[in-house]
Amino acid sequence: MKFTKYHALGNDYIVIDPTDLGRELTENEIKIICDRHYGIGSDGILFGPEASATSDFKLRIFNPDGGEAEKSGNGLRIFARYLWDGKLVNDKTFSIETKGGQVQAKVDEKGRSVTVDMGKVRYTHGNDHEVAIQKESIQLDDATFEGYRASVGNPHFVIPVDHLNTDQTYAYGPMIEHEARFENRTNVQFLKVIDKNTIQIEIWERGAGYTLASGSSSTAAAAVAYGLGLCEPKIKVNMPGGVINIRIDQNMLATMQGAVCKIGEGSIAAEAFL
Ligand SMILES: N[C@@H](CCC[C@H](N)C(=O)O)C(=O)O
Repeated sequence: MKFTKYHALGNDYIVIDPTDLGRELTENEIKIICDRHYGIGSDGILFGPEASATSDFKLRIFNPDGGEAEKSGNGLRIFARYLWDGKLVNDKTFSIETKGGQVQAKVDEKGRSVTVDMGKVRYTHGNDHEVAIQKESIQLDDATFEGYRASVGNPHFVIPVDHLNTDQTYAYGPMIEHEARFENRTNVQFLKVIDKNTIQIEIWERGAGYTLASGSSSTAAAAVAYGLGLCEPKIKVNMPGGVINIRIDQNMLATMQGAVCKIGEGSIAAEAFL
């Protein structure tokens, strides 16, 4: 099975081209490919390009647990770079269909920087359009967290804190991801506001666990900081893996820019799946 691997600030993805594979991936294959011991290892799989009736390309995104995500910011930026590497796009803007809506993407700086218009950020996990930002309290066995829902197609729960702590992310991220109120589970971000144009986040991704960076998490956390009046529309998001730049317009449409790096390509032996 042919693959190409990239990372966006340490958030690593494997691209599998459906044309090369000639069929769907099974859940077991997804889990093995993403496994860091039994497979290649990644925070997810980008299955594309597929033909789209509405956009230039279609992308499907899989988490390492075998589930399908509606959207991935870094996944989209990496996929845009993959298309650019394959000369399927140039330096002009193009569109990509995802389960979580259509986005526009543009590759710059000889492939090293990719900008994606992520679509509208909403302060809900549902389909209702105009929902005001709303505080929710989550009571766990030994801790209580107050946070805010946001969605850019995939669900996020953003928790403002005074201090970030990686141990806290590992300890409570999975509990909040699986908290009963979240019908489709949730991605989790702990958010520290640094100043009006800078935030820092720790991320626990649905179906993937602790990650060094996340594009949709950056967008959701920036939108919550903005919605609470703590930040201006142009926000630099610091994560353990690096920085993503987010801009939110007056209609809550978010644009995300950051670095992408190609790691390499190869093929996975059939016996890895036995
Ligand atoms: N790394 C991603 C998010 C990937 C999808 C996420 N795990 C989910 O299930 O929604 C990003 O950069 O946005």
